[in-house]
Amino acid sequence: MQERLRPLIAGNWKMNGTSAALEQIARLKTLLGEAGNIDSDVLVCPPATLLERASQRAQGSALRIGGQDCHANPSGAHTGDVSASMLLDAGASHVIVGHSERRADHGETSETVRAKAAAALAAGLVPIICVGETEAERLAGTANQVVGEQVKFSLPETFGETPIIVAYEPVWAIGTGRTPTIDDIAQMHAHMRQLLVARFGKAGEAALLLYGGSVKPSNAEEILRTPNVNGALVGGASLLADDFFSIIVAA
Ligand SMILES: O=C(CO)COP(=O)(O)O
Repeated sequence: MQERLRPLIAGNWKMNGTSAALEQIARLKTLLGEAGNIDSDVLVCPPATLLERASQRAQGSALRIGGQDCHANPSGAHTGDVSASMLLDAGASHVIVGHSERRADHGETSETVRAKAAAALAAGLVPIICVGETEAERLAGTANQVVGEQVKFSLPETFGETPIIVAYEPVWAIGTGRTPTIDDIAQMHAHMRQLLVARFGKAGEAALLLYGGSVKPSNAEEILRTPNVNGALVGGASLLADDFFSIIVAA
């Protein structure tokens, strides 16, 4: 395990993009090439239909490609699902698991998410494990407890040599243009760090804690400067390469 991992700026395209969107991958590759030294790792998670072509387009650059979800089983009778090894085979290095949209739309529990993260690790992918409270939970004052339990139950027992990556995405900040205060982000990330260090020791100290939810070129610098924020998981603002690149530069 490396002592210090580079920050990670990850884009989640969600269910957006057909072939034409591959131009954004090409544009991002150009921007990254022109910029030269970038201090962060950069990842784009396109829909599964674009994954293989996106990874071909990204070749020869530092840009990495990831999946948005994977099944907990390595193969079998799971119509419509994609396994971690299929993502790897298509060129992915990472996979998002436990996004709140999947927890809400597909009834995924933290136990499901943990199984998916374990499947990703077994296949050789780096899981990005998402957690975050709803607005009602924040208003009720239970955000710490909810996120603490998600962290506790969504993470596998061991990550081996693979970096631990947890993305804190308050559900109410996703796609709304609203973000927590910097103090609230700092507080939650410190809370998660404490839990990870208590459980994983040095690997917890080195874990990458990403913030996600309405990250934009205009707020990225301030958010990314917050203690214990080691990167961002960006939705809407990752769809256009130029916007996403502004966030990468802010990091
Ligand atoms: O859900 C997100 C990334 O996974 C965040 O989405 P937005 O950046 O569009 O708020």
